[in-house]
Amino acid sequence: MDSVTPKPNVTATDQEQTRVVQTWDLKKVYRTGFWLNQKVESLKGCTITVYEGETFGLLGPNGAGKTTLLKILLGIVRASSGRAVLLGKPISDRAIKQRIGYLPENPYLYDYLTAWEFLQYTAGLFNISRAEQKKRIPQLIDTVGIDRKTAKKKQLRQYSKGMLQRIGMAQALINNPEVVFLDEPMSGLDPIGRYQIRQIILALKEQGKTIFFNSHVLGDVEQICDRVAILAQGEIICTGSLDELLGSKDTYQVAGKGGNSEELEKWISHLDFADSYWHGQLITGGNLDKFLSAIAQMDAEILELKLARASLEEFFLQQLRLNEKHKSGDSN
Ligand SMILES: Nc1ncnc2c1ncn2[C@@H]1O[C@H](COP(=O)(O)OP(=O)(O)OP(=O)(O)O)[C@@H](O)[C@H]1O
Repeated sequence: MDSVTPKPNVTATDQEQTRVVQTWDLKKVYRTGFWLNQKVESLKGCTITVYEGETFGLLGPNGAGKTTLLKILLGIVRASSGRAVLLGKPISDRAIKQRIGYLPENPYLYDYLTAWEFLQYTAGLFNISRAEQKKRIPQLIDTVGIDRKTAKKKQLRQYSKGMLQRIGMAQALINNPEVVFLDEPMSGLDPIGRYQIRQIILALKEQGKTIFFNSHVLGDVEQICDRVAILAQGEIICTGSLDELLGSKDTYQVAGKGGNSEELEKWISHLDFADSYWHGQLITGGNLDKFLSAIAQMDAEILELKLARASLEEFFLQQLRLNEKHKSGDSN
C-alpha cells in the first residue's frame, strides 16, 4: 500500500482543485478474540476524495467504520489493503504529520494541567519554539473562546465537557495545520457547545483550511459541510455536495388556485392545472419575491409552498434503508 497511483479518469473538478485526501479501495480487517482468529471487516473498499479548502463530512451510523477510516489516514491504524494519499504524499510519510491536526473522539487532556500548560505541552511535541508559543497559545485560546485567565489558572479537570472540547480543538490547531481531522467534534455537547464548535469550524473554513470530520449529528453537518460521504457497514454508499445529494435550495413544491396556466408555466415546471387548482415544482433562482408578485398580478392564490429539498437526516435514513434493501436482495 501507500504508493501514489493517479486516478485513471480525471474529472473537471479534479483538474480545477487540489486533492488533499485521496483513498483507493481501502480495506481493513481487524482480528479479534483470544487467538485472533475472528475477523471484523471494518472497511470494505473505501474510495474518497477531499479537495483543498473544503469541509468534508463523513457520515454513518455507529460501527460503520468512520473512526477506522480516519485512523488509517492519520497512520494510527494500518489498512489491510488499498492506497491512501494525504497532501500529495503517501500516508506513511512522517513529514505530513507536521501539516495535519487531529481531535480524537474522546480526547484525554491531562486533568491536572491548565489549558495553557496543556497547549505548551502539545506545542513542545511539534518543536514549536517558546517565542512562537507565546504568540500562538493566546491566539488559539481566543479562537476557541476560552477566557485567558481561566486558561492559565483552572486545571482541565474543572472544565465542562464543552470547554474541554474547545481546548481539544485548540490542541488540534497548535501546529497551524493545513488539514484538520475531527472525530465526532459535536458529540455529547449541548446546543450551545455544538454552536460554539460549529463557529470554530466555520472560522477555520474562512482561513482556507481543509476540514475532514466524522459525525452523526446531521443538522450540524448540513450547516457546515461542502460535501459529504455516507459510510454504511464499511462501504461508501454515496458521496457529493449537499446540492447534488439533496437538490438545490431554490426548489419548492407549490400548489395554488386561480391564475392562468400559460403564465404559471413560465415559473412552474410539471404544472398540473385542473378546475383552476394547480400544483408543480418551482425553481426560483433566488427570486421568490418576484414569483410572489407575479402570482398577485395573475390574481392567483398560493395554497402551499414548501422546500422540495429533503433534510440531510431524511436523505441519510433513506440511503441506509435503500442500502439494506439492496443487500438483502429485496426488490420491493
Ligand atoms: N481495534 C479494533 N478491534 C476490533 N474491532 C474493531 C476495532 N476497532 C473498531 N472495530 C470494529 O470495526 C467496526 C467499525 O468501527 P469504527 O469505530 O470504525 O466505527 P464508527 O463508524 O467510528 O462507529 P462510532 O460512530 O460508534 O464511533 C465496528 O464493528 C467495530 O467494532
